[in-house]
Amino acid sequence: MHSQEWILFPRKPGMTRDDLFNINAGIVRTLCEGIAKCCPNAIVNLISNPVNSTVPIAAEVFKKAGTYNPNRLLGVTTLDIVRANTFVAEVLGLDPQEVNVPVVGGHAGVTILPLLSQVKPSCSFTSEEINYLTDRVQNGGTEVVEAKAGAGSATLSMAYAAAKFADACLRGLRGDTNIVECSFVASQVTELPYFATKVRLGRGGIEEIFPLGPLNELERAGLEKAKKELAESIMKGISFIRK
Ligand SMILES: NC(=O)c1ccc[n+]([C@@H]2O[C@H](COP(=O)([O-])OP(=O)(O)OC[C@H]3O[C@@H](n4cnc5c(N)ncnc54)[C@H](O)[C@@H]3O)[C@@H](O)[C@H]2O)c1
Ligand SMILES: O=C(O)C[C@H](O)C(=O)O
Repeated sequence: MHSQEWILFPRKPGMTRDDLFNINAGIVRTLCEGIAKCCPNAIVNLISNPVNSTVPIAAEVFKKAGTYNPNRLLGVTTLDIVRANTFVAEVLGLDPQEVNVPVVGGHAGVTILPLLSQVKPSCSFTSEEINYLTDRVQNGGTEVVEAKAGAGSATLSMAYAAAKFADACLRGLRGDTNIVECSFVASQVTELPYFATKVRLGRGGIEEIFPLGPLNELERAGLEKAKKELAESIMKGISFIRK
């Protein structure tokens, strides 16, 4: 067995998702070169971390190969929404299936921005609840990494989120209407080239990218923090291929 086949690329306690960049960037590049050659029209759901950099890496590889279609490249952030729905439902005493929390930005720390002012069904939270929920959603992955104590990161919930997102893409492809999920995609919603917001999925992949909607003061401050970190992670991914 070659050494690279032993590479494990989820994180361990003390690591950030960005610490996976050096191992995973090259793997994602190689896999995307294969996609460009073998299935250039595929709708690519990219879940490998750091998603905030691997999606730009994939886009650059596809651009080089001449197969890039921004509507068919989607970073999977569904686990953040699954977590947000769960934690918010706990606070509200509801079933998570009845709750819908938009989570925008990206998929790491402060870039994970739950929009608690836009929760459906509409509700309000105390400032303690807002701090607790924001922190729990932003650090949900780290909570699991620490609990697994070296045995990797979230697996079952990741599989659930991946299946949920892939199913939504397939329903869109089939022509089902009103399939809306949050995803990290090429976007003009902010000044950044990639950003996660709600997108409508259809036969062509992404058919519509929704704006952020009204944000409160706290969310606007969270957005600024998120954009700062996202800009660096996106540029790191782009430079990895363009260097
Ligand atoms: N976006 C999310 O919500 C989310 C959630 C959980 C995990 N993740 C990420 O998903 C990735 C995988 O996590 P995991 O827990 O499944 O890891 P894992 O170690 O269980 O699985 C990794 C797999 O990649 C394979 N692999 C290793 N090197 C390879 C290479 N060079 N080419 C092709 N395949 C290779 C391994 O054989 C293994 O099957 C990590 O980057 C992790 O951070 C993302
Ligand atoms: O946190 C991780 O490293 C894995 C994944 O991104 C998660 O959110 O669980």
